[in-house]
Amino acid sequence: MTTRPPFIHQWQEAAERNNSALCVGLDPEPSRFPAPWTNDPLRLFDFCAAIVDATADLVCAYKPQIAYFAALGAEGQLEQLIAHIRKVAPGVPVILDAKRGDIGATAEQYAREAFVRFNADALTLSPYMGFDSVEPYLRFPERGLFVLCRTSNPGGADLQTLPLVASNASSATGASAHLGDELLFERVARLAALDWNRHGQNGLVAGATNPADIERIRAVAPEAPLLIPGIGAQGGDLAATVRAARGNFLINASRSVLYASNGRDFVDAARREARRLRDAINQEVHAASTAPNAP
Ligand SMILES: O=C(O)c1cc(=O)[nH]c(=O)n1[C@@H]1O[C@H](COP(=O)(O)O)[C@@H](O)[C@H]1O
Repeated sequence: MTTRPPFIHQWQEAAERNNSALCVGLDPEPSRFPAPWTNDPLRLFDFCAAIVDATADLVCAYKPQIAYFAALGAEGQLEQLIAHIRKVAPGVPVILDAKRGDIGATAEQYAREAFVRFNADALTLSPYMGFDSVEPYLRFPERGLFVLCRTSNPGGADLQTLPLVASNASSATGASAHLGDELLFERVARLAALDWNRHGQNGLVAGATNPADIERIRAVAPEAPLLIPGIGAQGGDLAATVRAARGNFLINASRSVLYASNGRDFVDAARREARRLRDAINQEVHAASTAPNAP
């Protein structure tokens, strides 16, 4: 493992240098590659490297999704890609999207995979198994951790928006009591960003498809870094998201940038879309900060 500067510093410096809150997600899907690479699993690296080369001055982070590589037995190409990012965009941090979550002993291995094997600067994690499943990652205090809080997918509401209820054992009726209307994702926000955040390295994942819930997260965790997917292919509302998030966020876009064109011009099209989105985010940040009721 080579020593890396703290994720938070790298992210903030890249954001400032490139005037960007945009994170490009690297989710390579060979069936969507342009000819002659279409359906060729040996081209994951070439495709993603071309995207990185075209966007390195427009982003504050890259987020490779491990499943796209592992499903094809192509973790070697992921290692190659991270090495390439280090070379052509040395100040841009890599967030490995793996959404890990398991008992402590297994989590230790996942932490080694992310931070030693792949030498990622940050990782996405599931909070579902509780503190001891997150603790092994805290042993890498300079790396960032983004804990799933309110996810962007439709099924995110199946569990995450449930109100927490305490069973009141002392009650003669055995009735349950609501815990002040706290929702499950708000408890996750509080635990991950405050109670579990021993070294100040924890952030939260909050989807742009639910800006009202981002506002609720901010009420609990006003300072936490937010990784926000859901803009672009998933149809999230950029203006409402930026207003709700109130700074200290990265907005991820994967498919809308990677596959802006499926022709020979895919590199130019990806660059155009990344620049358009970076500028649109900046415009919304400006509009939010100059709105009459801005904080
Ligand atoms: O953790 C994530 O990155 C993530 C969380 C979430 O709630 N929703 C979500 O879409 N993601 C990831 O963000 C990316 C979104 O991709 P696009 O919809 O193509 O921009 C994918 O890699 C997802 O796995």
